[in-house]
Parts: sequence; C-alpha cells; structure tokens
Amino acid sequence: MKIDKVKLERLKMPLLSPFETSFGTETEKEYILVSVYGDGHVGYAESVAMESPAYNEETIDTVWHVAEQFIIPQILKAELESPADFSKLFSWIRRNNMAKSAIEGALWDLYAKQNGISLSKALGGEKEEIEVGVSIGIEPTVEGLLKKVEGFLAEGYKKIKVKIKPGIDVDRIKAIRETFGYEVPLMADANSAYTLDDIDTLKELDQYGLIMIEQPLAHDDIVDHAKLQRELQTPICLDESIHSVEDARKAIELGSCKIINIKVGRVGGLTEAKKIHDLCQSHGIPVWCGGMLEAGVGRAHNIAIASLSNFIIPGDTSASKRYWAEDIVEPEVTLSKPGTVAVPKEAGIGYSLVQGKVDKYLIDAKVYR
Ligand SMILES: O=C(O)CCC(=O)C1=CC=C[C@@H](O)[C@@H]1C(=O)O
Ligand SMILES: [Mg+2]
Repeated sequence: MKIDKVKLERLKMPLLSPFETSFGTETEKEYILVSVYGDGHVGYAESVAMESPAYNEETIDTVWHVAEQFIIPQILKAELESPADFSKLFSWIRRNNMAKSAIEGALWDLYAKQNGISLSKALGGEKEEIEVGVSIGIEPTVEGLLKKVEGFLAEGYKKIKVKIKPGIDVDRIKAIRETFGYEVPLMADANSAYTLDDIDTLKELDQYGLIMIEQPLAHDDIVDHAKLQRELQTPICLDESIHSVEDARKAIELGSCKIINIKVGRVGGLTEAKKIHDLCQSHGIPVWCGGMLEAGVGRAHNIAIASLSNFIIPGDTSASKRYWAEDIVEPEVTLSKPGTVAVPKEAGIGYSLVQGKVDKYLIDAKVYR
C-alpha cells in the first residue's frame, strides 16, 4: 500500500442533548476526520479523543500533534503490505493509542476499498447484522432518565447502559427495574468513580440483576478490580483499564473482569482490537463494542469490528440520530429493524461522506504529501 496523501480535518458538531458522565458533560463533539489516499481510493477514519484528557490522557490536539509529527511522515514513506503491519511499524511510539488508531483505521478502510471488500470482511467479521444497545448519561432527574429509557426501549435497543457515580447509582437502577422490570438487559458504567471503600454500594447493585458493571474502579487498575470481582455476583466489565491485548491477558489471568468492552481507539486500532477479541474468545470472555460518541465514520468502524463472532453482547453502536440532528455520512446509521444495525456489504466502511456536511462542521484542515 503506497500512500500519496493524508488529510486531517477537525470538525465540531453539536450533540442533540448534553451527555454527562462521572467525569464531565459534553454538549458538542470535536473530532478529527482522517483521509488517506492511495491508488485512486480514499480511506476514512475518525479519531475518538476528546477535547480534554478526562476519559484518557489523549486529546484532539495530542492526536493531531502525534499524527502530524510522527505517524504521517513515516506512513508517506512506508510500503505496507497490509494495515496489519501498522502496529509493528509504530510500536516505537508509546501509547498515544487514539492517534495510532485514527491513522490505522483509515488504512484499513483504504485496504478494504482497494481490495473491493467490506471492512467487516477485511477484519474477518461474520455477522450480517449486529444487535445494538444505547448508552444514557447521568440525567438531571430520575423522571428524565426513565423517559429516555422508555424511548430507547420503544426503538428496540437490546441493551440499556446507564452512567452512574457515587450518590447517583442504586436509586437510578432501582427506579429502572421497578418501572420496566427485570427483563430489560441493563448495565451500569461508572467510569472509574468508585474505590474499594464503596464496596457496600457496589454490592447493593447485585440485587438488580445487571448484565455487568463497567469500570467501577480506577482507570489504571486491574488489581482492585480482581478483589472486587471476587465479592460481586455482577460481572465486571473493563473499559478504561484495557489498552492492549497484553492488558487483557493480565486482567483475565488475575480475574479482574468477566467481560471486556473493546473501543478501537483506546486499544490503538482495529488490529489490536481483533487480537483482544480473539484472546477473549479463547478464554470464553464475551466482548462488546464501546462507543465514544462517534459521528458516522467512527460508527461505521465500530459496526465493522462488532461483526466479529465474539462480540456477543450488544454494543454502544446506536443509530446516528441517538446523538446527531444530522450525520456527515450517507446513508446515516439507522436501525435496520428494532435494535439491529445491518453490516454494510459495500467496499470499505460502506458509508459515504457528504461533503457539504463535512464543510458545514469544519474548523481546521491540513493536507500532507
Ligand atoms: O454511545 C456511545 O458512544 C457511548 C458513550 C459512552 O458511554 C462513553 C463515551 C465516552 C466516554 C465515556 O463517557 C463513555 C464510556 O465510558 O463508555
Ligand atoms: Mg465506559
């Protein structure tokens, strides 16, 4: 694969409604759209880093910097056999996984387009459709939360994920169970808001039959999570703590979790995501695809990776209209039937960019040759 040109574009899109987690509130989303050009095709990817280093240590600016200074110059000189070689080429760069993933993802889309196959197929995906869930932020009121849950259940979403933090946890879960019953596939995501001192609260959640609790303890911990998992019936799912297949191996060996949330950006790209998927599969650990409030291109990548067979649990791969009044891709990501998204069969990501919409939200751009 010979790359002729790389383009970075910074976009800012308003979210339909604010999204609050234990670490902050988002009202709009800024992200970098990457385009790589080669052999008459263009591959696209979206960086999922946020404006501030609150979810992880990266930001939009660090992604731009690392891509511009270190990754793009080397990519323009390299001859890659396949995007699977990318991680070896850039193993000298420590971490900066979201920066690596943004470029690597665009190379995967380009590779799939050059070979006339879907990104799903290029990655070894088997499913023609994926079941999807939805993530709900910390709503200002219980009534507001219940209203949102009701709406998403009506759309058929197959998993409801609710953000929690100390003081806004058991009451919310209890209210959902009392209103909608125990049949609803329900989980909580704490984004590292608790410590082992909160074990009584976390144990209280056991009675509500959650399918999992996501990242209850520190973002860089796997030891205390193992202690906690021994005390809880509810499976622990790790998100922030897993950056690589090696992290996943250690967490599985320690018993720190029973489920892993794979976010392509967090783990440095699709190749590493697939390795984690395969490792988990061989250990009987189900995985699901997390989200980072992606717009269409990032969503398309998530759909492709979620088509692999061990993505057993519905991911946060909801439809475009979950977050956006309008998306920058055509067609928008929609539910093909309730709670289900069809995996595109067209070459590459299977969604096209709508140039007018990219231009509408564009705040910066640069081309590298
Ligand atoms: O729908 C999505 O894209 C998932 C949203 C979501 O839950 C998250 C997005 C970004 C950072 C976190 O708050 C979080 C998560 O931890 O999974
Ligand atoms: Mg999470």
